[in-house]
Amino acid sequence: MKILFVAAEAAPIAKVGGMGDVVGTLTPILRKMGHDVRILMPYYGFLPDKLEIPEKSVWQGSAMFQTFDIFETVLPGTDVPLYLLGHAAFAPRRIYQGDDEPWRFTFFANGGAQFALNYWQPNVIHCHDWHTGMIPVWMYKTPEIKTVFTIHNLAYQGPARSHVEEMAWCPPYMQENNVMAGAIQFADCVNTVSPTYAKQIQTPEYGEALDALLALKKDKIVGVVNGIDPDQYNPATDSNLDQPFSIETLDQRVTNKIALQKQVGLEVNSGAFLVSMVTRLVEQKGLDIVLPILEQYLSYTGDQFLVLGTGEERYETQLREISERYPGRMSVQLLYNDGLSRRIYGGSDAFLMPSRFEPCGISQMMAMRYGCVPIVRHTGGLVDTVSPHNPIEKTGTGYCFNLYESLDLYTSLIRASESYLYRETWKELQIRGMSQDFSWERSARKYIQLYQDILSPTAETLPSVTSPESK
Ligand SMILES: Nc1ncnc2c1ncn2[C@@H]1O[C@H](COP(=O)(O)OP(=O)(O)O[C@H]2O[C@H](CO)[C@@H](O)[C@H](O)[C@H]2O)[C@@H](O)[C@H]1O
Repeated sequence: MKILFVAAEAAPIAKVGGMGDVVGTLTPILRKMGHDVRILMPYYGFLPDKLEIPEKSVWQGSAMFQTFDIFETVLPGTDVPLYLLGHAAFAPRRIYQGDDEPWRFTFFANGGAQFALNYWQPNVIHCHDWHTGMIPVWMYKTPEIKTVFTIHNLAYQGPARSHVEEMAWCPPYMQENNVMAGAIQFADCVNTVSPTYAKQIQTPEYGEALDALLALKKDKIVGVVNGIDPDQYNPATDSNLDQPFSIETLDQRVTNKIALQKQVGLEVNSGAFLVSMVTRLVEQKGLDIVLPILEQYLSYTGDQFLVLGTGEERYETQLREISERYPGRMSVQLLYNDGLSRRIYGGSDAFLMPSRFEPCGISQMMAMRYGCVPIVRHTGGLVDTVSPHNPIEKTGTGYCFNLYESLDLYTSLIRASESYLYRETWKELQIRGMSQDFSWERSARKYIQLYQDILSPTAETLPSVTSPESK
């Protein structure tokens, strides 16, 4: 099959969060499985620092009364052909943010549709999040090209239909009120990145006002859990760690904890329970239930707390203020740094992920792979990837709480902190986490099945798209 991934991010060269991980990791695996998979991404201003890009474009197209250039290169470390859509709108050294976001990504999606129609025609366009959400709408009348739309973040839904109409051609059959809704209506298949979240978004609590539409389209909505690349994220070979380790040499892991404490300005104390977060500092990630109890937690225990992240100013400010009151006990690193994130996974005792909602979550899998025990709110993909620790039956991989409330979170933190004193049990818990199979192969096979289903639908798998006009 010929599959074109169209996305705003692709790790390792353009990544803000988990969507970049998925695009950068799933594509080489699908190629290994024998499919011609390629990526189309914007040509951001910072990309020449990260990879070789030929000066000459391979194709020139036009969209929304603008011309754009397509440059062809390869995603570093893989054999995946990478096409970069070059236009002045993407020249700034940023992926997101800026008032022009609705325009530049609508333009990118339009360019993507033109690219697939006129330059490299795939069997399936695999679109990611609202930035590419108009592609399924525009491709609806092109039955030879099918579309899969993956929801990584339902909360960001893109411009309203009326706004799209001012910028681009908006087909009369698109009746939904924004780009995300249009994509859900017209993609041949919609998937989220875990089975639990796929069900949750069909309810008012998690549907971000699209639950009714999602419930209506439930026959074409599936959940495919994300994975991580076990070779790329391997504590035994990761050069970011001071002391690489494996299950067999887990006792050596403490060297990384000490090095991490030194690096981020925490008291060097191998016995202190060190809880970390690596996250985008946004509402989704549960800062609203962490901040109210953080001071009590630090004053009632001798534990340490570390945050690596960037995002909303209100969270950055509050975290910084609390950390100033707890020097040596709490450290806040307001930056994006892949190497440091791995040192945190490889050196902290526990990884906190109290998400309000979580489509899948990749960080908790990375944490487990590196022997860092997750403490999670049991929602979405965190249900599918972390199981509650039961010290008597010796099962489970982490600490889980259910309510999106500070008190429930606090109880979990204290339970984890106290359990840490029982080192042998803790070590068993770490080993169970490290032994989980989070590799992409199983999920990649599910994606292949999903592409095949929409290319040759049987009565059972036929997408139940209903629209005023038939295809
Ligand atoms: N400051 C920082 N420095 C270094 N690295 C940082 C960082 N902040 C975040 N990261 C990294 O970004 C990634 C975060 O991925 P997640 O899947 O956990 O969440 P995200 O909400 O971004 O993804 C969304 O898309 C993914 C992919 O589908 C879903 O798993 C998820 O549920 C959904 O919210 C991890 O690789 C993490 O290490």
